[in-house]
Amino acid sequence: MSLTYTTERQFAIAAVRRACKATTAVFNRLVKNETLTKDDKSPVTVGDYAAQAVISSMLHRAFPADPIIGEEDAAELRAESGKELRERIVQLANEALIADLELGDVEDWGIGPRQEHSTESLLDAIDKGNYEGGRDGRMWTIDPIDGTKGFLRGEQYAICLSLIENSQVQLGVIGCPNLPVDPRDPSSAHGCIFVAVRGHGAEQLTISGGRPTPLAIPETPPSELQFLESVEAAHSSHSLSGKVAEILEVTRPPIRYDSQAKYGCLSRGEGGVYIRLPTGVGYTEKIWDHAPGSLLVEEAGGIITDSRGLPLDFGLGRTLGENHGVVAAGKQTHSRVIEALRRATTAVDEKAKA
Ligand SMILES: Nc1ncnc2c1ncn2[C@@H]1O[C@H](COP(=O)(O)O)[C@@H](OP(=O)(O)O)[C@H]1O
Ligand SMILES: [Mg+2]
Ligand SMILES: [Mg+2]
Ligand SMILES: [Mg+2]
Repeated sequence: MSLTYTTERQFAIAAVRRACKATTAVFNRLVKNETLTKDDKSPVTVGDYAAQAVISSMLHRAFPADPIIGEEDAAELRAESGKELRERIVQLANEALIADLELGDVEDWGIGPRQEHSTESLLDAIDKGNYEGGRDGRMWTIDPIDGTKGFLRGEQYAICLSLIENSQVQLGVIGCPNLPVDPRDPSSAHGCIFVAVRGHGAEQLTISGGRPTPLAIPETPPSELQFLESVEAAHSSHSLSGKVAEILEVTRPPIRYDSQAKYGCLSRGEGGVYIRLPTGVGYTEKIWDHAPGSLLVEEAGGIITDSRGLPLDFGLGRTLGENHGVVAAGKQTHSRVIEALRRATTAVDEKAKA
């Protein structure tokens, strides 16, 4: 029987919940009230840095020997010109860290009312995310705000944490503060946490950690499929996914959400397919954008591969290597989509040759 990762699971849920407090505070104070304009990139940066500071400093206390692959680093904050931003982040991260202990929290993780962190220790925590990754050993990935564009628009975004051992994702937690708990009722309470442990299934919790609901991807007939894809056309080719949809005779429109909320939705039965297709040469997918979501899909009974049908490799370092996109779905749908993609790309290649 595979390991249950009980402590790591409890920790990861607690860390993601605290980080959600920080990003929600950033949104309510800075973005919603337009204290900073939406063109200003600082609200994103404040949220990203504060959330990474929260998770990374908790990780450092809980599992001091584990390396961390985090999206952000503190170079900009350490510069003289970063003083104002730095002070804001320290305040926001500390507010989230010193909030009262809740169910599942452990004071030794550096949280609770008596745990104010110094500026230096928070900057160091952010920079602990600089691990280069690789094939062997145990490591965590942090995407402190995934879907920053969605965060700014007040739409979907996610706080993502995973534990990888010897290139295999073992634990994934994704916090989605703006996602309705009930997919059939958009007016239901917002805020979900998705949790998966390899060999032990996937579940959805409320943002306060309650109401665990097991997740399974149903087989969806083509007439009911809806592609889950990026809002941003720069992140995934909408035109190629449109061709694939045509081949599969999918008539329903795509569901476009930012962030790994898409993986959560797929795992609870929405849409039936996650599709992400490269928009050009040069971009390499980052492991923190897919590690927790990939395990969630697998533990909900689905398959996740690149667009050729090959497994994603989390042992190559901070990226997934050469970009062949991502396709995730229930087993039957997955093979249909890969076949349709092969036909769509062959047609594109032949047109280019003609
Ligand atoms: N050209 C590109 N192709 C694919 N993904 C890209 C990209 N440029 C940025 N991204 C990634 O897309 C993520 C968001 O995915 P999605 O479009 O599904 O919401 C971003 O995460 P961050 O928002 O954490 O930076 C970023 O890492
Ligand atoms: Mg991301
Ligand atoms: Mg991010
Ligand atoms: Mg980013």
